[in-house]
Amino acid sequence: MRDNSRIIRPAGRPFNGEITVPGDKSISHRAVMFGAIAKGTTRIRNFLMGADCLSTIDCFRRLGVQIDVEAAPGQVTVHGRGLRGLKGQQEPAVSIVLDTGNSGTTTRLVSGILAGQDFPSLLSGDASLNTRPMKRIMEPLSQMGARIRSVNGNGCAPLAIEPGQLHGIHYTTKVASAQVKSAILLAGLYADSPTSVTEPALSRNHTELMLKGFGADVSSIINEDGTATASIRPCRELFAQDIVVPGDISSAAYFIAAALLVPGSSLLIKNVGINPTRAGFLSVCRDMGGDITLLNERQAGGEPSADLLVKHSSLHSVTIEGGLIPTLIDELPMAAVLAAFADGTTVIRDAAELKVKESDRIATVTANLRAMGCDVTPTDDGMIIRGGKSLHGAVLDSYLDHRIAMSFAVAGLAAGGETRIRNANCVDISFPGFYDYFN
Ligand SMILES: O=C(O)C1=C[C@@H](OP(=O)(O)O)[C@@H](O)[C@H](O)C1
Ligand SMILES: C=C(OP(=O)(O)O)C(=O)O
Repeated sequence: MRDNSRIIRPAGRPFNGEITVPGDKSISHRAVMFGAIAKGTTRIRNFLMGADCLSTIDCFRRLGVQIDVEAAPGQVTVHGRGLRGLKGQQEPAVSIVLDTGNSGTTTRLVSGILAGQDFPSLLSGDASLNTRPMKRIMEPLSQMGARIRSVNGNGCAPLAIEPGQLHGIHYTTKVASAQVKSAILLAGLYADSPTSVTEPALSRNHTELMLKGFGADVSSIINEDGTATASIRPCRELFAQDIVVPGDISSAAYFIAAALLVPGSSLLIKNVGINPTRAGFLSVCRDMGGDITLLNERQAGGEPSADLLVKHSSLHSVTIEGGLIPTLIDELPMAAVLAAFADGTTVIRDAAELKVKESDRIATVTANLRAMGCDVTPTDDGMIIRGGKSLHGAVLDSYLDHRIAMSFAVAGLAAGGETRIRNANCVDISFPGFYDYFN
């Protein structure tokens, strides 16, 4: 079997200079999805060619959409088929089978779209994806009139979706999840009356921003009690857009952390998306004492971006909780590693969602931090990290979770001795070429 381990050695020199990181995963997924169901040709620049986004392209190609991956890096052209132009199997009773790979975003958002089609479909992913909870979308979509069922009756994919007449609902979600919100809003495009979703705190709002650009009648408000409501009206058509995808702040997080941890570093990370619903990692790093300056702030398609100048800093502990959690949910493994190197005790709470990602990230972060000598206690909704002790290199596993592999590659830079990360290639899910950047 091919050795899929990576050895990480302590950084011998500072992280200096200028880099760009690949395009934002969430925005890349949405650009293809909305382009596919819009009228006209959507041109995407700086698309993320990560495995998850390629799963989205693959699904829509199977649904009859021509999608050209151009020779110029990151350029993708989507020849939209209109809101009601997706194609199922020729035999109307036979389901079209879509492979969503490792991608929760693909599975949940595409389910919202498929609920509104007049053909049956079956969505299934890899072993990890097929253990992730799907009741959270099945329940609201069913309330809207969708006929969606977990084939194995365990609330997970494979999901079978039959044609159904959709109507608008108001739905209150238990967790702040952009995937759940987006699945409902996308189904709402096909409903016969308006749909709205209230979530306990605002989750990433790329769907709302981009759908507006495509011509949908969508609005959102923050309520007085801190909950957030997004609403959408049924739609006759969406219209193609040109989308420029900003760099992914979730990918930038590894290099922000590396520059903060490695003495003497001064790193400029150019063109990073800083949408406030995604930028919690920046505020947490700054609260820890991290020296991060935003330069050249600008907007494209409603999405703000900036260049980030990050300098080595001595870090101290923080508490990460509440409404901040959805704004850095994917960066929490990296934040936990930073906390291990920071003075004092960091508490992460209100983050039970970590348990239902590509791995149980409370368990996998705890296991790897402990292997490196960190004193960490997992809790039901987060962890308590007693930082400030020097960590040592160790043999770690990614648990086939890209975020775990990358977070602990950074840990390996700042620890003493050699770190081996097993199953390291899973970084391709969101950051192809990640290790080349390190080298
Ligand atoms: O909508 C999205 O693009 C995403 C939403 C988040 O998931 P949840 O909606 O489950 O929180 C995040 O973890 C995932 O990486 C991408
Ligand atoms: C949770 C993630 O993605 P998804 O839910 O799309 O699989 C992630 O990228 O960290």
